[in-house]
Amino acid sequence: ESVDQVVEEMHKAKAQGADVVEVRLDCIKQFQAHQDLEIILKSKPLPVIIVYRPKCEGGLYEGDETARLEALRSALKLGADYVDFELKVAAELMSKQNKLHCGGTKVIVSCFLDGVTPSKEELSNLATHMKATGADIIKIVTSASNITELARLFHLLSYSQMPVVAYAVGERGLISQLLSPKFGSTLVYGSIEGMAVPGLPTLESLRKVYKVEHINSDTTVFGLISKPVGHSKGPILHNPTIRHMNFNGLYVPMFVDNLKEFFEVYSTPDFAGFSVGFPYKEAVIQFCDEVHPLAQTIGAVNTIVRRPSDGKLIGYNTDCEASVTAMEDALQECQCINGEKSLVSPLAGKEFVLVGAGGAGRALAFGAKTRGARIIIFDIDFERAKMLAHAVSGEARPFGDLPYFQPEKGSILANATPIGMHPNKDRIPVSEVPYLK
Ligand SMILES: O=C1C[C@@](O)(C(=O)O)C[C@@H](O)[C@@H]1O
Repeated sequence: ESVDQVVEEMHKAKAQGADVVEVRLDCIKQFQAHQDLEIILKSKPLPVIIVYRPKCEGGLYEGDETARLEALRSALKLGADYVDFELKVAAELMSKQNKLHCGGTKVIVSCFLDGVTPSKEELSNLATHMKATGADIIKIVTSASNITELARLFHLLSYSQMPVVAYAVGERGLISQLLSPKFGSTLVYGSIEGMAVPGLPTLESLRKVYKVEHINSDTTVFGLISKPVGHSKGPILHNPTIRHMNFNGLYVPMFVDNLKEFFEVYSTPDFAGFSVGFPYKEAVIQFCDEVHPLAQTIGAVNTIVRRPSDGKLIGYNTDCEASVTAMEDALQECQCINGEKSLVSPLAGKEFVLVGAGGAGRALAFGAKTRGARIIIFDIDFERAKMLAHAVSGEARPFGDLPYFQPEKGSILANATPIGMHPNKDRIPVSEVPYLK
């Protein structure tokens, strides 16, 4: 909001790993164009993009248009590395004075589109129109309402003959930003710590989790299909593992609204595999070409591999073994006698109270059954609880009875509901845990 703050934040951006920093003049209070720009450009620790967004283009500037353009011209004269002109203004300036440039400054011509991302053809026409302004770089930002729209932006990036930045903002648009270097984007925008910008990833996540500097056209993409998806720890788990294996791959959160449309659009070998999260673990089976027998028995898939030889999607269930062995390890640690582990599963004969009979719950129930546990199932949908209970020779109870349920000593409670998911991490499906008393 002040020039001093701009200077301070530019240094922070550099320390946090930015290559270039964007300065929004419209955010500076009592902005004095020439004087303030001189200070900013003299003290810049990094190349600077100067932006002065008017209200009608989503910025904060409400004043006179001549003064705004004068300020942008000053930025050009004072040697800003990049100046960002909105398409409308750029086109007008071009028609009047036949040039946007000054000195070595590069001009970014930008365009923000609300609503549905335009078709490939419309985007291509728009890019041609933007290029005609004499821009060095064109920047198109949309607000995607569906992850499938992003493929049009990837297409634009891949086929562009000039430097382009193209991405969609928001949870559904996130992968367009993370994957844009794969398709040739010139810049990836991230927000610096303490200054979250709605719709943008943090600079820290770009550098530390996704390491965007290593992404190139050969990068293989893996993703988590879920809705919501932002809560997942998958990216911070899988990306370091992929790098550790020296594999050129990336794991990204994919906010999916419609499975059918998703698989139709993301069908190339570049998208080599998927994790499947809430609420799609059961529904996704119909989109797999082959399903592993365990996943078939459970009726849920949480991992899909695109077979390189023929591109077919093969569905697996890793939840079952993973969750059951995790519980066994924890119980074994408590029960270890003289440092020796018993060969019998600590779940054998135990009362196993499962809350939630969806995709995750099904894997847990089948896993517990293979270890000889006695399974009791609660679900808000009693019919669903009964069906699963039948499949694992367990017992279904009405969800309303859960608060009154008297567990036996050593009983295990498994929560396979979305209750307790981010942001309400403290919540559990029972009002209090009598087991702990
Ligand atoms: O249940 C989970 C968690 C998960 O959905 C996630 O949110 O990261 C990913 C799934 O593959 C896994 O089975």
